Amino acid sequence: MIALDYAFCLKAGEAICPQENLEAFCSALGQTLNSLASDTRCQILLKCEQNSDWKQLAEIQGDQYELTLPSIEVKESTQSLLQKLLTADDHKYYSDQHYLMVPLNMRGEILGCLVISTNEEILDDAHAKNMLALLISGALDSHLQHQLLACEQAKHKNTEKKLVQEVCSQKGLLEQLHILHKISLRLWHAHSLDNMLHTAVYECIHALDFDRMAIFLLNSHTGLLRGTYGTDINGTVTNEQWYCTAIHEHYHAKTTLDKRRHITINEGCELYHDNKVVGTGWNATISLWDGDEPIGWIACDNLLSGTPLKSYHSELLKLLGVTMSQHLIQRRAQDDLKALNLSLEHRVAERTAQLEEANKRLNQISREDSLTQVPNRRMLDERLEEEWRRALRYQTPLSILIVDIDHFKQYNDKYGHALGDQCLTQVAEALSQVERRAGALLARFGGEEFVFLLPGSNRENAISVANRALEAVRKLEIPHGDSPVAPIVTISAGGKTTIPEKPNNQQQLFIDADVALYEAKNAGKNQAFVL
Ligand SMILES: Nc1nc2c(ncn2[C@@H]2O[C@H](COP(=O)(O)OP(=O)(O)OP(=O)(O)O)[C@@H](O)[C@H]2O)c(=O)[nH]1
Repeated sequence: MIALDYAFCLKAGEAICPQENLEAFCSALGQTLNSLASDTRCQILLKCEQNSDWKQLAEIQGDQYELTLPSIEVKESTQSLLQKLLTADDHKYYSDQHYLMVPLNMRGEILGCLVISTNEEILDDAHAKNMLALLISGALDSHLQHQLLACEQAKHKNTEKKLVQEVCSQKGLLEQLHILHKISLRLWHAHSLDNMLHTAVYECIHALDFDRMAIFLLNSHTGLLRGTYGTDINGTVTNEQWYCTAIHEHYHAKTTLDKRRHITINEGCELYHDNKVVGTGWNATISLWDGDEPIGWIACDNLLSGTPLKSYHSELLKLLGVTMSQHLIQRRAQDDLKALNLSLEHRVAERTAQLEEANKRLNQISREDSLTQVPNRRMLDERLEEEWRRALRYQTPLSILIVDIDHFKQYNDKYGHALGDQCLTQVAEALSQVERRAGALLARFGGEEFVFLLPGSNRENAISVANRALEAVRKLEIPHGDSPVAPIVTISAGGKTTIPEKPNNQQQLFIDADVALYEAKNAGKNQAFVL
């Protein structure tokens, strides 16, 4: 028989009270019960807060105990006994021949129940039961409070640790973003795309939280991925423009493209350089986009220092991708504009040159005789005006010679107009070779008449030119069967030399030269006369 009396309670109380640990508490209770009766079984049950189910917290048999919270359901028969306990008037305890159920009250509420089952008769000592319930409730309450406190403290510590980590991470990210912003400003000032890519790799590996970086650009027409700048295994920036691969051969690029993901990060993977494994660590591939169109990739890793991947890396690398994308888009637009401007400038220059050439030609044509290709009267008038002014200013001599083919009407009549044209062309060519001094000009004056303009030329020189002209035409030996002068085509020349005394009086020069020509014709043609 269990003497569940005051003495038992004292003994149990001694065992229980100093214990805060549930296991020690169970052990002490088991030993106490075992010392009273060997087949005693004891359960500590707890009532669920959510529903009215009961769960077993611990089972004690002899000096053995087992903590079973929270999985073990309480048998249905026990559940109904417990229900009786709850509905009992005094809520204090329930007992029958083999069970003693002592409610565990805590702060006025039934929190659990101690169930002692034995084959022995349990003495019905109300005072002892109450005392036992009080002791166990107190111990359990203290234990639970202690556990709760420990749990809360652990939670608090955990939260505090997380908070510190979060603050550190945020601080790290802020610092890195600040650096990224500075790098971005430097990229704006790059003088070319190539310079920008080099600057990006150099600045990022020196200032951001990773060791190596490489930038690849995609040619959307060929689908090929080309290297730009990267980092070797010593952390030196290298030119990797030789690198070219198809997208499908580039695993990371393909992954980001297929999944339209901006970034992939792999930890504990093999790290490569020049297609060879050079270590292990984390690496990341960040895709660069122009809207929906992929334009390139950035790869980075921690090969050199092994710096662990931080919680902010993903955010930092994403922003690096966005920053680089913006710079590439802007740079490409600038380069396209530059190329367009260059091509426009080139086309404008080409057109201008064509126009100048056309104008030059037009100018030439408008001042050239179409049949003989020597300067025409318009050109002669312009040049004579210029030379008249110069001769007037410097008071230098100026001569003109009017040359006329003798009996050209007869020539036309005999040989026809076409041969007449041919004769005119031959004569013009021969005359144009006669005087090569600077400023001298031979022009077709009209019909079968030509004029020599001879700036700086005195009368003697004019006579010399006239005689040479006569000789040059004779030398052509163009047959002229109907000429009473000679059997060949001949010319007559009349000239005038003057030093101008007043402006715009060049017309007088022609009048005088014409008089001289008339003299030459009158004197029998094939000769020259200079006034
Ligand atoms: N084939 C050809 N004949 C021309 C051209 N221009 C003028 N003539 C001819 O040149 C001839 C000039 O004749 P005239 O003024 O009578 O002079 P000429 O017969 O040379 O007699 P003189 O001057 O006194 O020796 C005319 O028959 C014109 O038709 C031309 O461009 N081509």
